[in-house]
Amino acid sequence: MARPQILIVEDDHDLREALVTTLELARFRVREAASGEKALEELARGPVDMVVSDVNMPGMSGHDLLAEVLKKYPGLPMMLITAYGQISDAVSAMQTGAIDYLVKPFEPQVLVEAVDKVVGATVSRRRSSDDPVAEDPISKRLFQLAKKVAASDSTVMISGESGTGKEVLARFIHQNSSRSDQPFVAINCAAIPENMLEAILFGHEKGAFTGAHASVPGKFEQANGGTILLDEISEMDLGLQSKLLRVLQEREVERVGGRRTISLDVRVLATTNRDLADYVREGKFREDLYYRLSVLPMHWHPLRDRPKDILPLAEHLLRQHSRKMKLSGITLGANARQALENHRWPGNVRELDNAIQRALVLHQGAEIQAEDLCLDMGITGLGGVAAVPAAPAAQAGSAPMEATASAAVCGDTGATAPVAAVSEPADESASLGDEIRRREFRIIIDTLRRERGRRNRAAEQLGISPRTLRYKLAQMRDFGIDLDAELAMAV
Ligand SMILES: Nc1ncnc2c1ncn2[C@@H]1O[C@H](COP(=O)(O)OP(=O)(O)OP(=O)(O)O)[C@@H](O)[C@H]1O
Repeated sequence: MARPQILIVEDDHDLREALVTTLELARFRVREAASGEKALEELARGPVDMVVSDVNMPGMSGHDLLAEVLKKYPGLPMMLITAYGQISDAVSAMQTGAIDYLVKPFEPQVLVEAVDKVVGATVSRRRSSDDPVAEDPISKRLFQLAKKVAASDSTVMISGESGTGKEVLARFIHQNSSRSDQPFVAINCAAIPENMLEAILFGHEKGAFTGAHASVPGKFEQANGGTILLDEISEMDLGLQSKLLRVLQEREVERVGGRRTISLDVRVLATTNRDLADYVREGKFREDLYYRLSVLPMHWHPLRDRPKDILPLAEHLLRQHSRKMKLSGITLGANARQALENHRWPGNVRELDNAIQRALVLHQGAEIQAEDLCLDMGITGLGGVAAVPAAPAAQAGSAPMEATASAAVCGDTGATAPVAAVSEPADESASLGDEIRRREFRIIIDTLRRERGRRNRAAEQLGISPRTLRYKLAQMRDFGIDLDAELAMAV
């Protein structure tokens, strides 16, 4: 298996050289570009496994490049490197599709670990501080089972609501298996346009279709020897399901437009946030594939059903994100802890993760208060829920933000909050993005209410495919919107 290839995008020559050398020493293959524009040229020349890009570059910024990469190369992971003062932007970028971010300056090992976590090339294991949190008896039982499951080579189907931790569990299984030194390759079947998913999974030969300028191995080939995670498998169309079934039965793959068969030794894990048995009954998912994938089914309960996990997870995420944002000594105040325990968590751990990141941007002093978490806002507060706004990052000991800042950036536009005074945008495009997203979400909710929850009809009304609607609804759940509650309200 070829070593993963990383594209470094950095305009500063010395820093670029340092990044390239660091990754080469860690046995990655590296290509480089001095600007966003050059990076796109480089990508057109041939595929890479991951892009690591600076944010602040003359011309095309890292954010602009991210938007292009998401459009042209869906599924290609991209990590941003940001300066301390722009952390809130980087956090927002994570919510629009960046896989991770690093804050300058960082130790070489931090870069290697962050890249390794995504492309899984080296033998370095994740540090124990990154081990999953499991304090509630329900979660403890699940991880005990996962350890046993890891020892076998069976296919595992992990089900659970969006954001419960299905990918975390899948990585845990891989890391505790005999394949842990081999690649772990994850692919989100819902995030890739239908017409590209086959080529991304199975690879393609040069000239297989318009724009196929070079032969590219698929995710199955990249995972050879290791584990592949087929995330949100329910979103795969029936035609591709048949091809996947054949690959699983025959343990070999043929690239699109190719004739050669390539033998595979890949363990397959899959996740779903739907009831796949229902999908089978409705004829949306092949029964034979369902049984082949569900050899060992595992289920993550929603976060609200495992309350003993909430605070340990919050503390864990606080440590993790503080480290990343180079903050120290930030703790959760008593009212924040209470608010975390009382919340319903429709978006599960991902919502908690977002709330903690948001609070780390908004808090004043060393203690996070309940209002910094911006919980309980529903659809009316989407501005703050949708993305961490481009407010200056407040650090313990640094100048406090205005007293009303949290309320304003959380989306509370009530009369008491002088929004204009504090929301004078540091970056107008970011607040425009928030506003557009808030409106989009509101239109989707209104249409679904009018159509009494019938998604196909709503998608038709909205002029988008049912698949795109599903993707947007999943995104809304991740932002903490309780769709059931929203849809239960009368128009
Ligand atoms: N037990 C856990 N310990 C630590 N972090 C966790 C745990 N569970 C979830 N997380 C964090 O919560 C976020 C969501 O987790 P993950 O991506 O695994 O959820 P998911 O169920 O796969 O989501 P989706 O259905 O949207 O794909 C991630 O940032 C992850 O690191």
